[in-house]
Amino acid sequence: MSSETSPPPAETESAPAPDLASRITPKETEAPEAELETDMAQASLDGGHIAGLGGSALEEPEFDVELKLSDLQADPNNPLYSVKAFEELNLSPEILKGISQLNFRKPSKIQERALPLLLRDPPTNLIGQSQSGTGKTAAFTLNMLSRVDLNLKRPQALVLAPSRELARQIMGVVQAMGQFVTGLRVVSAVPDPTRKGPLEGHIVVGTPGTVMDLIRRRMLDPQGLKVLVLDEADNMLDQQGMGDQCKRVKSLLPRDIQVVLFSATFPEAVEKYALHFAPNANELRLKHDELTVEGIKQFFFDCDGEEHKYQTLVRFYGLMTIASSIIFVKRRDTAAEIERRMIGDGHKVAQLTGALEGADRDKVIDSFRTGEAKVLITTNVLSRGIDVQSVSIVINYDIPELERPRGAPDPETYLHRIGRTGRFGRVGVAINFLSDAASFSRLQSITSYFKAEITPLPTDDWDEVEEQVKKVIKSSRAGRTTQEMNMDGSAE
Ligand SMILES: Nc1ncnc2c1ncn2[C@@H]1O[C@H](COP(=O)(O)OP(=O)(O)OP(=O)(O)O)[C@@H](O)[C@H]1O
Repeated sequence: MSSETSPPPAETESAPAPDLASRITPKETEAPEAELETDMAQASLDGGHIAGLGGSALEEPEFDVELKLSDLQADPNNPLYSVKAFEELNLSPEILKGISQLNFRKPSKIQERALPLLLRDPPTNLIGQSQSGTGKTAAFTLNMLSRVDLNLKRPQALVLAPSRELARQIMGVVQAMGQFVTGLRVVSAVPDPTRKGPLEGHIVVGTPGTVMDLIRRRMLDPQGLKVLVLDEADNMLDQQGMGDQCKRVKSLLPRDIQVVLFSATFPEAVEKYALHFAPNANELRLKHDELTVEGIKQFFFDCDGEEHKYQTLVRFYGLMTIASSIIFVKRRDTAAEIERRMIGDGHKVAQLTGALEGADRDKVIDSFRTGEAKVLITTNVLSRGIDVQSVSIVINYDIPELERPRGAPDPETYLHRIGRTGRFGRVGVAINFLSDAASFSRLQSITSYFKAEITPLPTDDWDEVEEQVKKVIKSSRAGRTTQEMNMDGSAE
């Protein structure tokens, strides 16, 4: 099965998305069942602005850089801000030990707000939105770890993710956070031709097609499931994408299951499906102009056609020594072609698309995570969720566009793609490559939708390009906060 993501439903330039926060009233439910009465309460997330994390912060001496994450977490306007400690969130000592082992000092805003709603009994559904790289995975993972009963030897929590790579990554996070929970078993449900026998584990993480298949073949017992999480939920519920598969999976699960939906984006067209899928959910939502991560500086190159675009790309890579970077293209054949040409031009690059076999995909992503491969060329298959902290540059070689209406701008995919850098308070650079009027207007409508600032880079003054980019990422070290993670979420 190919787990390549498909774009969310159309949003056109002429129909600007309405202000999400004004339409959604956050609520908390006290009801014993998801379908029952709700009690209105304020639970919305504030917008996130990374104060003091512009390029200028990077000019500061190293000891100032070292203070950065704790500064960000002390700023009420920042998505990483919290008032509580993990110790105040009602987690078991084993789970707290896992958190501390990962070097997480304080929860982020989404973690602090989502966890009390998720952990409340009787369980209630949740729709949670927060900017890319703000720790949604830990939020739903801590809920699952808290809810599984290790005495019961059957699957109790299921996470569905849109790609094999993301499912493997989430599994790695659950294992890392649950490393002190004695006896915990986490299993993956992604295509695996070597799989024999039923899936035996407390927590299952997989892609919807494979999960469906395993349930049908009675290799996955759904009857003991208490929690269902859809990561990248807007993408998963998209009717042009995996919406039907997810609905079918849910129809096979216990009716009173706690449904948890997380994403950085919830476009209007998917919203009614989300509410239908997670009835009476508590909601933590953001406005679309609060979604951009300010640590990510956005640029564009205005090129003269496709060949100039490629020449600009290789010129750029000739200029910069970059920690790790991802180049997003629209089509699989473009990914293969650019890989071939860049290798021919002396660059070390790898590509990953849905055209590869599962085992080969695993090899490529693993070598990217370890830093062995530093430049990854890919399609939208990796646009969401992938967390590799060393990524300091994201390139949109093709500006994201929708399938329907064909060629319309795709702001959600744009946001997810650029969100592969600038994770959890880090800084990063997103560079868009334009080749014609259509790509120009697509980018323009995306940036105005998010009210994002975007800066042109010259294609004929490489000193200037270098200076502009280095202002943001002075070195690979500058892209990091000192709260070095000893986990990269990889599935090893
Ligand atoms: N409380 C915390 N303290 C420090 N680091 C954290 C904390 N929570 C999460 N992180 C780290 O932040 C990074 C981003 O987290 P995560 O991948 O869960 O983001 P996300 O919100 O799911 O992003 P996306 O929308 O792109 O999927 C990870 O490397 C994770 O280890």
